[in-house]
Amino acid sequence: MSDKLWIFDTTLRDGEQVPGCQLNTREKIVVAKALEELGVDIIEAGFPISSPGDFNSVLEISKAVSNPIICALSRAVEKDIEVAADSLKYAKKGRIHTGIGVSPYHIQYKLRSHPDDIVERAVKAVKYAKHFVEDVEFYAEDAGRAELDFLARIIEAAIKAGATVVNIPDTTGYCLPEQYGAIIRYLKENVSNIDKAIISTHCHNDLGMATANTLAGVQNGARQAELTINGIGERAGNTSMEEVVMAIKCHHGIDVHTNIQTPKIYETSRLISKLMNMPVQPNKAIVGRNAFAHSSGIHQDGVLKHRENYEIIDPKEVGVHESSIVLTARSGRAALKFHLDSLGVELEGDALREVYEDFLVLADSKRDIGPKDLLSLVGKYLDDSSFIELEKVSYESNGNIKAKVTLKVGDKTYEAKSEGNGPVDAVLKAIAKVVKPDIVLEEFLIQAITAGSDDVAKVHMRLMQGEKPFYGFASNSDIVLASAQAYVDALNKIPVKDKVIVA
Ligand SMILES: CC(=O)SCCNC(=O)CCNC(=O)[C@H](O)C(C)(C)COP(=O)(O)OP(=O)(O)OC[C@H]1O[C@@H](n2cnc3c(N)ncnc32)[C@H](O)[C@@H]1OP(=O)(O)O
Ligand SMILES: CC(C)C(=O)C(=O)O
Repeated sequence: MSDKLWIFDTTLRDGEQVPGCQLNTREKIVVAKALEELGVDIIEAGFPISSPGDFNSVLEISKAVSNPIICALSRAVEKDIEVAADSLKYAKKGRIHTGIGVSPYHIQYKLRSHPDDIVERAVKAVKYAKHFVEDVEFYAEDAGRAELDFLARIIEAAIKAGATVVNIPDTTGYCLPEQYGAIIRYLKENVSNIDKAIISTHCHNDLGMATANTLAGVQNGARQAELTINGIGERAGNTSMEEVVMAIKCHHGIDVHTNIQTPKIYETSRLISKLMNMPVQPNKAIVGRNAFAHSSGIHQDGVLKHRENYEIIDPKEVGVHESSIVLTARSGRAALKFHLDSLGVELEGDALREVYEDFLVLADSKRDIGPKDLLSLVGKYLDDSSFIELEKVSYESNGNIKAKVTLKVGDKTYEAKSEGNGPVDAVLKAIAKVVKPDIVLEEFLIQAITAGSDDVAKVHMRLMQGEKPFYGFASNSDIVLASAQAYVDALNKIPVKDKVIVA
């Protein structure tokens, strides 16, 4: 049986330090409950001395969540520790996380102190925290740049003082994987009481090494990993939970297991992104929009023949419904045929070759090839009676928000009106009165391309028809119009036979 790797989530503490990501207590409770569902072992809920709001969040999370250990951060300062302890008073299992800087930089320039004093303060802090809780984690801040013999000395002293977990942060994201792994190995070999505590990793991503360093730590004996959802965190971020968990799952050579319910990864990632206003970069491993999107012909053909040709993870394992095949000028006939089939146009041989040649000319001049483009290429083979064109969108907000849309479906024109709790809601509801393919809007992301108020909004939507996802994209300086266009784009991808047009 492999060892358990304790998953310590710090999205609500290190993640929340990111500018613009601050959450209120109610939102933090939503996140904490989602993390509990995901199966994390420890939730670092905040830094209670930092503000009354953060104190209150730790207090309320302790009441709302029962399975994970709730952890509160403090400096090696008595007042911090007292406040942390107070914030944990309702926690079923509470942990105080205290510590101090251990690198020459931190000792000399930040704490303006000397090594003997730092060891003394560390020991005092751990002992003081032990008055309040049994479970005390000690962090040796900036361990990644510390002198190894001093690091071993302070870790040994912290364990002797009662630390149950010793955290070895690469605070500045400086280490290479071999270096970080070697630090953990050194502690295993040179700290006489190391087996009395769990070694924890806490890596930052300044050089893009956070996941690799965390795994190197685990391979050398760490049994707790401090992680955040989507890798959010101070500066370039922390180690991303989804990457570590899936790397362990994919590689049996890393002989540990976690409690993480991986099919919940995607929805948790989206929840955090939405609440924290932090879009996930499209190429982000595991949870990025393109993580399971294939856009070049050789890959698309390979995936369509056998998914594992180009995917090491089944998207369902992380809660993504299925891979997507995106049409570009680099696509081949296999991908084109796949899309035409889904529009109900089944072409083979010469007919397919002929359409493919036209497709390439179009794709060279246009980035996104959507159903409308495909339908225009295959006009003569086609029943296009259910293709939707958005002709007009208008809305007013005199107290109630009312929207009106005009849609052309095939050669018929429809008008529909609806109210909603916002203009986007009202417009989408009006469209849904005309086209009713029994769908659920599951994901809706608006991103500004630059920061100005006159900026173009990029909308990405995911509609679900049963288990099947349909994606819609649009960009426009008018957010309401962009949303309506993305909705219609997704609706047009639903196969003709499954689309119901309500007259
Ligand atoms: C690596 C990490 O520590 S990650 C956590 C980072 N998160 C945060 O900093 C968010 C919460 N922080 C805060 O709200 C505030 O900084 C507080 C409440 C902790 C302290 O506020 P202030 O008393 O105004 O101090 P300020 O933030 O200006 O400076 C930090 C002080 O803590 C000291 N300090 C920093 N880390 C530690 C530590 N681990 N143990 C003891 N003292 C520390 C610094 O040396 C400095 O002391 P000085 O003023 O005597 O030079
Ligand atoms: C408080 C510690 C664990 C930290 O966040 C860091 O060193 O990066």
